[in-house]
Amino acid sequence: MQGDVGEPVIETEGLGREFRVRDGLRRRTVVAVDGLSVRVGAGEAVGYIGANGAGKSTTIKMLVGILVPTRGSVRTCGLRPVQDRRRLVRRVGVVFGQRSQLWWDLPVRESFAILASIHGLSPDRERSRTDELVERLEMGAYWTTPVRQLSLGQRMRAEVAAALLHSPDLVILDEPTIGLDVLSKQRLREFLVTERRAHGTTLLLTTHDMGDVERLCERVLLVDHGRLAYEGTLAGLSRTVGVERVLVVDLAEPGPDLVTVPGARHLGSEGGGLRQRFAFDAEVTTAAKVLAAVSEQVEVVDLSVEEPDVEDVVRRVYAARR
Ligand SMILES: Nc1ncnc2c1ncn2[C@@H]1O[C@H](COP(=O)(O)OP(=O)(O)OP(=O)(O)O)[C@@H](O)[C@H]1O
Repeated sequence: MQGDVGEPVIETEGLGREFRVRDGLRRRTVVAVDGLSVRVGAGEAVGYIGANGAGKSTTIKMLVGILVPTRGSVRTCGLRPVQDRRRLVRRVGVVFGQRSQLWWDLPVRESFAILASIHGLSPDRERSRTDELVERLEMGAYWTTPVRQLSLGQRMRAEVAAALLHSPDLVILDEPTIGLDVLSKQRLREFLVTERRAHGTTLLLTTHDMGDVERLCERVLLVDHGRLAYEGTLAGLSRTVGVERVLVVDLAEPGPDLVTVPGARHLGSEGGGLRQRFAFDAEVTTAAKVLAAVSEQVEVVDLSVEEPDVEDVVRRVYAARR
């Protein structure tokens, strides 16, 4: 396996987890993770992607000791997650996007005070780290607001800050940007990039948003039915399956479909041609070049670029394997 950068922070060998589930009157076995062998080195940022039900959350739960593997071995920060869970908690920060680790009825500030005490931070350390996180994640405006009154974007920033409060070696983020607007996503990504740069934090991230992977991860692990289906760079993954981006342009006037734009494929139009969509391969051309070619033919008044969806990439990889 890869992950040559420094000591492994995550190391699994033949890791597996099965569940016995009731299926009508019968019981059957679901293999959620099926012999996974991966290595993530210190300081790496790795995207852990796969379709719904591929086994990502189950893997994460085994990495942090919430679930016991049914086979294989796992070491996180050199520790055995289940047996050494108390020690591991000090070394790892986890955010499950769908679940909160903050106290719903308490002001954000109090949740942080509790977490600081759980992690045994000294008063000085608590103050300096909290100040740093409040400033960098712009939490000042809602620092004294009860968690239940926060917007999703505010809550996610607080969740990530809470996971990072004790400066863990490894941060695991499960869908940290799900449901966030563009600006909130961008802020969170920028923060994570800076945080990693400053502290050399290792990052494992699951997401359905290719933009997250692109901006935050150097390497991708893709799972299919609990097995590793791809391991390498995102560019390599895109090359393997030919991932396309989409440029959406709004024109000043409705017009015919622009089917002869060099480097782009016309995908369709709406509003009698007022909005047109073009697919292009980012390895071959750029959104700017496609836009320039479109602008030679018509007047463009607005535009956006759609990131490829992880689900789409995953589907293509799966299809290529079958
Ligand atoms: N506690 C459980 N009991 C029974 N089956 C489970 C349990 N947890 C997960 N599974 C099953 O294991 C498989 C993998 O689930 P898992 O949640 O790990 O996938 P995932 O990749 O995280 O999916 P998603 O992207 O939807 O979160 C699925 O078929 C799921 O139904």
